[in-house]
Amino acid sequence: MDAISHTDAIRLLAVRKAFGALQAVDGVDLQVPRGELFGLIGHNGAGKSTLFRIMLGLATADSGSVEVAGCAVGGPQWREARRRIGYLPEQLALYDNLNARETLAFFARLKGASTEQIEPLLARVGLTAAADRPVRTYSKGMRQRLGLAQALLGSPQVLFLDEPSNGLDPQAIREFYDLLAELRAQGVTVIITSHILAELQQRVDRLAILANGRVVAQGSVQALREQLALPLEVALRGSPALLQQAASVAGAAHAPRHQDGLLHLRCERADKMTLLARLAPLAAQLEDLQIHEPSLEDLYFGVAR
Ligand SMILES: Nc1ncnc2c1ncn2[C@@H]1O[C@H](COP(=O)(O)OP(=O)(O)OP(=O)(O)O)[C@@H](O)[C@H]1O
Repeated sequence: MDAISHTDAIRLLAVRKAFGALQAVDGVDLQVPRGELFGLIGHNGAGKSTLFRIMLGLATADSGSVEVAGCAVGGPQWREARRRIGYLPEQLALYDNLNARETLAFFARLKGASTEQIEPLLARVGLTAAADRPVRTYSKGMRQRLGLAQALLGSPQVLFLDEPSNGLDPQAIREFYDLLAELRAQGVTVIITSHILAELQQRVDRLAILANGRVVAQGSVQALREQLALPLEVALRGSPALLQQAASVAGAAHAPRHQDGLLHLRCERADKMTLLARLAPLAAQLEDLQIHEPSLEDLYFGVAR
């Protein structure tokens, strides 16, 4: 049996891959439901690209099971399933003498995709005006947008994007994620790697943190916050005397720290309401109170060190 009828776009079970003595992927389980925007993060050499290559059938796992787009990777129906998958590698090789239109025509031929998509895709990534210029005259961000257009040829159901926002300016990053949100709304599953954690934090449905070839945490950002139980930070603004009073009300266990006119308190998630109740008598005199959840970067350093 090759065609698989569950609703996961990706299913990996106990996947392993070694390069000589190096265990690059070391027993990875991963399930990504259809239509999810899923982030894969990890340090340099954690195994992200290798895992991508295994899921794309470009590298073979030593053991474990790998299913993508409802098909066993490398199985008898894989060639057909591969057409439903788009890929933007970390470093896409482009022919500098071709222009954007010719580049997409080239990739469309390789992929067996219709060339009718070329003009709409150029418009979608904002390259219509530059489409006749050779790629060698493109900025890094323009090359990256052309790479994304190439990945979208054939209207893929599953899209693998390896560091796709690399080289994009803030405006282009925003447009890029808007485009991913549109694709996701159409039911496309997107797997994305990035080292810019703040960028992923607000945008992914779920993510996996990879360290030394292993998934060390997996879930939504909020679920990871709860699983990892990292402390929150409560920041208070008010007069110096009031902040002094708040620090002593909170007590040393909350590690009070004065910085930039604010009092910062560390607070275990389970103690949040108790701390707020203790501070409540001072509330009318406080100018501001903010509660900061741990960032994705905090979560990452909590597990991937
Ligand atoms: N073809 C190969 N031959 C030998 N070792 C390899 C090969 N490909 C990857 N590796 C090694 O496997 C490990 C995982 O590499 P991989 O490129 O998957 O990491 P990554 O998480 O994508 O890193 P980065 O964030 O730097 O892109 C690294 O130690 C790397 O040197």
